[in-house]
Amino acid sequence: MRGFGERLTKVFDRLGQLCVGIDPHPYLLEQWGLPDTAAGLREFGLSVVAATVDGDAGIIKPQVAFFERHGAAGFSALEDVIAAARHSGLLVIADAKRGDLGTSVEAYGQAWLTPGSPLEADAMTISAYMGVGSIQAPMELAEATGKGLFVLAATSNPEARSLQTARLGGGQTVASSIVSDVVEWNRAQGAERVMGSVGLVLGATVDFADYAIDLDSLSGVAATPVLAPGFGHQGASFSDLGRIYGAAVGSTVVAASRSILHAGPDGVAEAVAAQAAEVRACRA
Ligand SMILES: O=C(O)c1cc(=O)[nH]c(=O)n1[C@@H]1O[C@H](COP(=O)(O)O)[C@@H](O)[C@H]1O
Repeated sequence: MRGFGERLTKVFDRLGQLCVGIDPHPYLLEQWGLPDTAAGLREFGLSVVAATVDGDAGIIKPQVAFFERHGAAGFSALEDVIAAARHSGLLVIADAKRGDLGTSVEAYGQAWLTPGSPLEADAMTISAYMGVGSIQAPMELAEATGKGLFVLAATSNPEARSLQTARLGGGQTVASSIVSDVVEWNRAQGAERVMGSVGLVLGATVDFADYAIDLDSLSGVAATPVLAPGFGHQGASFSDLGRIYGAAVGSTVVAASRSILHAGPDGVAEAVAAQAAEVRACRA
C-alpha cells in the first residue's frame, strides 16, 4: 500500500503543488447563481472538482464547515463532492480541523481516513492543541491506511500568533514543539520514504523566524509535507513561495480558495489553470 506522502509526491511531479480550496461561502454561491442549500453546495463543489481537473491541478481541499451548516443534507452533498473528486484522480484534503482526545479523536480520524467510509478523503486537517499525544490514534490510523494528516502548527490567522509563539518551559515555542514532534514522527516511520504522511499547517502569512520554526528540519529524508493556506485573499503571493518556505518549498501544498472561486462558474477552470501554472513556474 502506498502512503499519503508517496501519493502526494506523485501528484506534485505530475501536476504541481496547487491545491484548490472548495469554500462555498454564501456570497460566492450568490455570485455563482446558486442557492445556499445542500443542493447548491453540491453543484458548486462538483463544478470546482471539474474545473480542477480541466485546469490541470491535482489536489482539492473542501472546507467541511460550509457543508456542516446544512446538517445531514450538507454532509451528503460533501460525500458526493469527495467521491467525484477521488473518482477523477484528485487528492482530497478534508479541511475538518478536528481536535479531540482519546477515542473521540480516534473516531474523527475513522470518519475521514477509513477506506470505504462515507466521507473517505485522502487526508484531513487536525488540531493538536490538546497536545500532539492526543492525536496519536489518527496518526497511527493514517499510517495504517495510507492516508494523511495536516496538523495545525502556525496558522495563517493573525489572532493565533500570541498562543502559537508562546514559549514552553524548555524555551521552544508552542508551534515549533508541534513541528518537531511531527518531524520526529515522520522520521520514525522510515527513512526510506521521500515524504512522510503526517504534515503540518504553516500559513503563508506567518514569519516563521518569529515562531522559531526551523524550516530546514522539514526537508531531507522522510520530509514533512506542509499545507500552506494564506495565498491570494489573505495576502501572500505565489512569487514569494521560495522566500516563505525555504528548504520546505518542495514539500508544500499551496492552497488557494477565494482567489480562485471568485472567478465564477464560467471562469473557474481558467483561474485554476492560471494559478496552477503560476505555482509551477515559481517552483521551476
Ligand atoms: O487548515 C487550513 O486549510 C487553514 C489553515 C490556516 O492556517 N488558515 C486557513 O485559512 N486555512 C483554511 O484555508 C482556507 C483559506 O481560504 P482563502 O483565504 O479563501 O484562500 C479556508 O478554508 C481556511 O479555513
